[in-house]
Amino acid sequence: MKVLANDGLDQSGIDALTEKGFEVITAKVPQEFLVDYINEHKIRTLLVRSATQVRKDIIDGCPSIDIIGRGGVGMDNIDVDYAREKGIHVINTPAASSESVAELVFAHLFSGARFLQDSNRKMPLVGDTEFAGLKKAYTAGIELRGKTIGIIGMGRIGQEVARIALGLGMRVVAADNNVGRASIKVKFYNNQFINVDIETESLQDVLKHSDFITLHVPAQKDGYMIGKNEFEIMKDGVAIVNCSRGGVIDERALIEALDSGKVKFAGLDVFINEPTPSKEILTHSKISLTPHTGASTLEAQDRIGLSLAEQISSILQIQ
Ligand SMILES: O=C(O)[C@H](O)COP(=O)(O)O
Repeated sequence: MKVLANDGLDQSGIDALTEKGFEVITAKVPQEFLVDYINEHKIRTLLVRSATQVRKDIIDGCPSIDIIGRGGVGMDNIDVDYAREKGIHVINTPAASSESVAELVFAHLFSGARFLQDSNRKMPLVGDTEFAGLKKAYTAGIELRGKTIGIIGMGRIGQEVARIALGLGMRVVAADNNVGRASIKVKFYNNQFINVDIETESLQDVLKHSDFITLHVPAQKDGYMIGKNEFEIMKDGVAIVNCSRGGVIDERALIEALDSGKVKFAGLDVFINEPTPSKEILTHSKISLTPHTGASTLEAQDRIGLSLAEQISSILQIQ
């Protein structure tokens, strides 16, 4: 049984599948050749991350496919309902990468709070005489401890962000249309833990009261969730991080808010145009950037590989 992992698969997944008798192919087949490749190699399971698009053309054109697996959370690159209507199993790994995404949120927050994105760009270019000037430019750093973080979307990742924020001594406020109260267990290295209940509030209240805002919502179908009006409601000097999906924030409105000083800094892992974000976004001194790497840690990919292998074996009833 052949598995095509078109956006790659961690060795943990390759080993677990190979052990069960699968042949795992990790060729990166360009989108336009995918239908032919799948048919020619009689692929039964197609695994993707977010790059490969699994639309109707693939689903209709490849009758050999039994399973479509998303190594990750968001399935906006897959026509999930259509595939399921056709009797194809569609799976993902919703729990495997929460910690990694949440840690990246804080990487962006600490980066922006201390101007790392700007100093990383400028320091290699300055001479001795400009060093002091640069140091002066970075004197207004801020601490996270004691500040309020607003988490929009209290699913697994949002809750993981809350866990870290509570550990750092931050106040947590949250908005979520589906979660009324989240019970967050913060576990310490010595296995002691505390439980903190967080009641969600309206989006407006969270925008109004947060020093830092982080977004953990799916791709938006009906326009931007955060645009000009939402930036206006926020505190002056707020910071915002988006490690969810491009298009949740209106990038034009974000640039304006950064330029006016309304927003102190932003951290972006996702963009309206991937893989080619706008030059304005890429070169802005107040934006910390990562190329959609929220789930790209050794640990998350290991868990993703194992989870996919387990689910595939269970669907196909292979012991
Ligand atoms: O939805 C996800 O799991 C993340 O956006 C990660 O996407 P990736 O697997 O393409 O890195």
